[in-house]
Amino acid sequence: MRMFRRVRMSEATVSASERELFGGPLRYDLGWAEHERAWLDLTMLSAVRAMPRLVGGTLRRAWRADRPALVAVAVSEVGQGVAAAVGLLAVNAVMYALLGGGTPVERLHAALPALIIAGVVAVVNAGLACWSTSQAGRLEPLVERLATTEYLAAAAAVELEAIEDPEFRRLIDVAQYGAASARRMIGACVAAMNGTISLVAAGGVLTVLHPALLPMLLLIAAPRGWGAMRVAQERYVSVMAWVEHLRAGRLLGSLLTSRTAAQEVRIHTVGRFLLDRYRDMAESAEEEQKRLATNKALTELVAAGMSGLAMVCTYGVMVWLIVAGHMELAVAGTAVIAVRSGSANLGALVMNVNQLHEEALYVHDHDRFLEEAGRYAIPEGGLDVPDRVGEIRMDAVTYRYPDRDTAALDGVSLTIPMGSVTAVVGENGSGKSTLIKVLAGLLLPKSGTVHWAGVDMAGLDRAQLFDRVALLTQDFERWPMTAAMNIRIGRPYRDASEEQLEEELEESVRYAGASSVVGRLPHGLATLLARMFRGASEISGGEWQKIGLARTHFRTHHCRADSILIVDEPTSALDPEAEIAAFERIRRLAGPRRAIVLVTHRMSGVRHADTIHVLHEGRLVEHGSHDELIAAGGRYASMFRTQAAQYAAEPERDAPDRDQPAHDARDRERDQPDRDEHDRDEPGRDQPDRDAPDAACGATVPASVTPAPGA
Ligand SMILES: Nc1ncnc2c1ncn2[C@@H]1O[C@H](COP(=O)(O)OP(=O)(O)OP(=O)(O)O)[C@@H](O)[C@H]1O
Repeated sequence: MRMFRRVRMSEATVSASERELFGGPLRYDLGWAEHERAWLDLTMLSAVRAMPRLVGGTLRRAWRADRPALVAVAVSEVGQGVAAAVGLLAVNAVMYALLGGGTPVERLHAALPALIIAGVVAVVNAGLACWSTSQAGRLEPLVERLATTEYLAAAAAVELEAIEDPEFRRLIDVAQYGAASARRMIGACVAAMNGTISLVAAGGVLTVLHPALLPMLLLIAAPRGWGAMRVAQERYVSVMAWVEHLRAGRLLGSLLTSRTAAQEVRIHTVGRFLLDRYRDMAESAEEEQKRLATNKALTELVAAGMSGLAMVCTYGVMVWLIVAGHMELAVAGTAVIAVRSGSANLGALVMNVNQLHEEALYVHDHDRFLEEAGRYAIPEGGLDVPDRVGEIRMDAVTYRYPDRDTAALDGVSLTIPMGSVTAVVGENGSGKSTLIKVLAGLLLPKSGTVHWAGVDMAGLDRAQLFDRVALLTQDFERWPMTAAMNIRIGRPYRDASEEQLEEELEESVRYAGASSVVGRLPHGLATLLARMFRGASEISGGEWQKIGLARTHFRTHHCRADSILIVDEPTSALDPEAEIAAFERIRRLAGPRRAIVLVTHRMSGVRHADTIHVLHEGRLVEHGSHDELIAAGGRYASMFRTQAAQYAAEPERDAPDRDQPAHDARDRERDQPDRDEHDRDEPGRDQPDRDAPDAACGATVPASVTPAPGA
């Protein structure tokens, strides 16, 4: 039966357009379907059974967020419950007095004290409600922030492998809704507490008035509870079943308005095509909304009918009790009020419990994520990375991505001495990027070892290790921040005065040949580089790469200890002249205490490397200097010749020596890399030792920035 429901549900979620565009429901989002199994548990009984655990979890989080506020909410809620009971009893006393013997004035006199009490209680109740609302309002954002920080800190502290694992990525996505739910759970908890206390008060008063009235109260409220639960259940199942469809529709909407897709949307008429699909998907979703609304109306009608019937029965019983002399008229008056407020309380309580249960599903995802993230967290502590590393050695390193059968790196062994420039080349997918991730300590080998100064990287303090690595990849982050911050972020905790920092940034800009780029920006380094903000500027891909190079310089420049600079396709967006200059600049970052590893398809950029390693299908197939590899006539020589031939207009005539392609012009440029007139003041070979702290590459990240998940 469960299987049947599930299959039917997922079939219903795929509209023709979704199938056409995405081949079915978006697989990426299937994490949502995790909740499918939960809907069956969404019964009144299981919701009530799970209540103590849910409320306990919420209270614990609230306790950590703001204890005084939590205590204040609890006190005011209990106070309101007591006030409600006292109020009802006061009303009862008023009824007695009004319906008792004596003249109207005497009766009013008799009712006056109870009336005053009822008035005071009402005022106290309103004050308490106000206090509770303000304290809960204070608590809610704190709880949300706490949960959000837990989530973000845990996500930022996991191994890269987890981030690249689709299963874990899915969990990251699903868990992001937990923080808002944790916030809403506070409100739902307060409301449920309020409902429970008020109900107990009304029930207690009713029992005192006449024991038969309590079951009648339950009879009135039960159909409403059933109705609310059924409507919520249906809505929940529908949301879960349709969520992928909904997201697919939103995705289409965002593609139509996105900046990156704007050109194809117009030129390829993708706009109209997607808009049609969007409309089609929206129509199917509207059908579901209509179905839900109809079912809701019917359910509520049935519940109201049943509740009304129970109400008639209750009043019937009361009439019978009065006629039979088992109940006084005054008591009956109070009972009517108590029944009405009690049944309303019970109905609200059922809905609150229901909401709590619904929100708890998302909070549960959040907690599950924290647990998983803790398992994948980069270990803290370990052996100190020595100041002098000497060399980094990879021994028979094999790495396989979790969702792949074949190894991306297969038994790779190589040595990278400090002061050297090492190049890694190979065709697409040969394992170059994987190799640098392993070298940088971002991925841990499945077998084999990486030694820093003879110590296995696995045992080293990873924070210290990262501090010795500078990484510039082709898809380096273009932070939506100012140009200055985009450079400074290479070492965000660099401890320096404003003036010193400014000087250092200027130096990095000059080094990267980015002076002209910054010069053209409306506010220089203070210009915001993020199109999504008003008044911000955008720069080209090549200009960004120069900013990236400046960031790398900023990161490496103040490192006195042995370190490694890894650059992966740093020049892909640069024009030929800028590319030659960039390679030269990168080479000049080499120093006795720094090793450079360069990954690129531009063969002209690697020929001056001390050692070139050639990767093929994850294996190291050749290594040596450019001349040695050319002489060997293997894979490298063939790659080099193929690329060189592209540059020669007439290869036979212009390139008599095929091993020495027509790179003369580039070589000339290499000898004078500072042709950019704005960049003439570029410093000579990098001086990493100046003003630098002794044992590390700069200020390390304070421990508080990357707290352990769940901390
Ligand atoms: N995150 C990942 N998950 C699964 N497989 C991956 C992942 N990243 C890379 N791979 C696979 O590992 C192999 C090596 O990829 P890698 O990115 O290291 O190659 P590359 O030499 O850097 O390629 P390119 O020159 O195209 O950048 C490829 O088969 C690739 O499909």
